[in-house]
Amino acid sequence: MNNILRGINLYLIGMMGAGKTTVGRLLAQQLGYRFFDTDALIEQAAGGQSINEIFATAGEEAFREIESQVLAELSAYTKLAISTGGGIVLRQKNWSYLHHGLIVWLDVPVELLMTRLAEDSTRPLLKDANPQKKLEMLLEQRRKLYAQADIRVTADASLTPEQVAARVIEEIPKVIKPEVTAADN
Ligand SMILES: Nc1ncnc2c1ncn2[C@@H]1O[C@H](COP(=O)(O)OP(=O)(O)O)[C@@H](O)[C@H]1O
Ligand SMILES: O=C(O)C1=C[C@@H](OP(=O)(O)O)[C@@H](O)[C@H](O)C1
Ligand SMILES: [Mg+2]
Repeated sequence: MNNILRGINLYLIGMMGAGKTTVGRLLAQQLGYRFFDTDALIEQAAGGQSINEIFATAGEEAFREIESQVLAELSAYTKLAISTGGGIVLRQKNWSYLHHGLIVWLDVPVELLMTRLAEDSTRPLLKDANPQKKLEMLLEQRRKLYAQADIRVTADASLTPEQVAARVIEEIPKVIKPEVTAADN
């Protein structure tokens, strides 16, 4: 697989709760890549404030600005599996960085996202009277953007994070041509 991937970064995109953080870590282990999560780096850059605190004190625009900076910095490196936050796709500028690598969309139905996030209080955008409707609305706004990924893996409730990671790995050779070596000519 590393022969095929040749150090190209993997960027996981998709909705909150899709499993980007969980599956990204597994992919890094399996590929011998380093793992980074943009949200964790944003929290570090904000002096250890949580995502909730950053949204509450600085606001979403300030969060998006740090998110773009973190993504730009990561994209200077190779051999990384990068789990992004669900809203990374919103800024056009971020796409120039995402396209440094292979973009993987974890596509998960809203009902399943809801079950996974029902007890979660770490997503400021879901502090809403009707979180399911909010997720539906966000997906509506973002679906076309997520669909620009190189690889789409659709995951239902039957797939474990390990199985989702395996699906991603299966898809990689379909979108990357193996290197043509001198011996092949
Ligand atoms: N394939 C899966 N099956 C069951 N639970 C999952 C799966 N993927 C992620 N989860 C759980 O769903 C929640 C959200 O996952 P997370 O990786 O944080 O998603 P994201 O980073 O896309 O928001 C976590 O509690 C995680 O353990
Ligand atoms: O969808 C979004 O706009 C967001 C998703 C979150 O990350 P996850 O997708 O990892 O939950 C986090 O970046 C922030 O709460 C905003
Ligand atoms: Mg995450």
